[in-house]
Amino acid sequence: MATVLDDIIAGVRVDLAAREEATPLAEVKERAARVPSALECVGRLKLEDAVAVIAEVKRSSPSKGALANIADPAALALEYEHGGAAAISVLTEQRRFHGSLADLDAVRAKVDVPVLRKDFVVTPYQVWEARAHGADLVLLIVAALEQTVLESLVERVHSLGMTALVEVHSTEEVSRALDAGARVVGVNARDLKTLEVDRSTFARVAPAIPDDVVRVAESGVRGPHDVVDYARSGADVVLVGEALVTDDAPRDSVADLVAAGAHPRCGRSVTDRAPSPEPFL
Ligand SMILES: O=C(O)c1ccccc1NCC(=O)[C@H](O)[C@H](O)COP(=O)(O)O
Repeated sequence: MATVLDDIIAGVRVDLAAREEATPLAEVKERAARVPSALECVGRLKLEDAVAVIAEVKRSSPSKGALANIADPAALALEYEHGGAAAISVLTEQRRFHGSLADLDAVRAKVDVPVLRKDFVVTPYQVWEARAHGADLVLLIVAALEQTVLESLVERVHSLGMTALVEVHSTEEVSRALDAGARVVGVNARDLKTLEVDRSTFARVAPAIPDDVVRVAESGVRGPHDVVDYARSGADVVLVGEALVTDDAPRDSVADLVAAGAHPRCGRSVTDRAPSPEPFL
């Protein structure tokens, strides 16, 4: 039986075929050659003693439907940046998330921090597109890709100067991500088959990610307490969408998440994961 992820990717492939028809790869490559080089990301995401926040521009989702009417994604991204976000994630998938490459262009033109193309990337064409539209990071989902394809896409992302954020859901997928050359690994708490969020996934999977790799906790952050929990489980980065796009004061909310991640009691360590008896706030 087809999963939600299979359905999403089927739609992505149809839309991709239309874009490939309209804009041949050679043109995309020409555009990619004209945009400024991608920003270095690993150092910006793996901070000495704080958790970095990637703030997401997300209009809609398969799990929740419409989330926010984001008329000006660049303005929202700038609020995130002013709140202290280390990077901005832009969902470019159209059918289920109502995003676009135009959103990526708008955000890229407005902010100075790295920008992630968050989509269901299955071909090199989409990686070239990401670069042509100014992305610094590209999401690659292990569960969506055969190992040889994953390896070639990671290699393509890195060869274009960008950084692959390789998404996993299990320790087995961590091995695949590392074998493919990932330097940034995201553990998504949202099961892409059932869409259920289980925040404990990160604590189970993160110990399989080596210290020199950036560990990203994706999905399910409701507020500062979740940042602290993810930090205690060893997260270097949290990626937050819904909680920020549904908030009236996204700049302040990002600042609160950043402050929570900088809190000395976070005690980030994958080997020291016992929950603290003290409440955070
Ligand atoms: O958000 C969904 O419903 C979803 C469904 C299927 C595939 C991917 C999905 N989301 C992409 C993401 O990974 C999240 O947008 C991101 O991690 C932020 O999550 P959240 O803070 O829970 O909005």
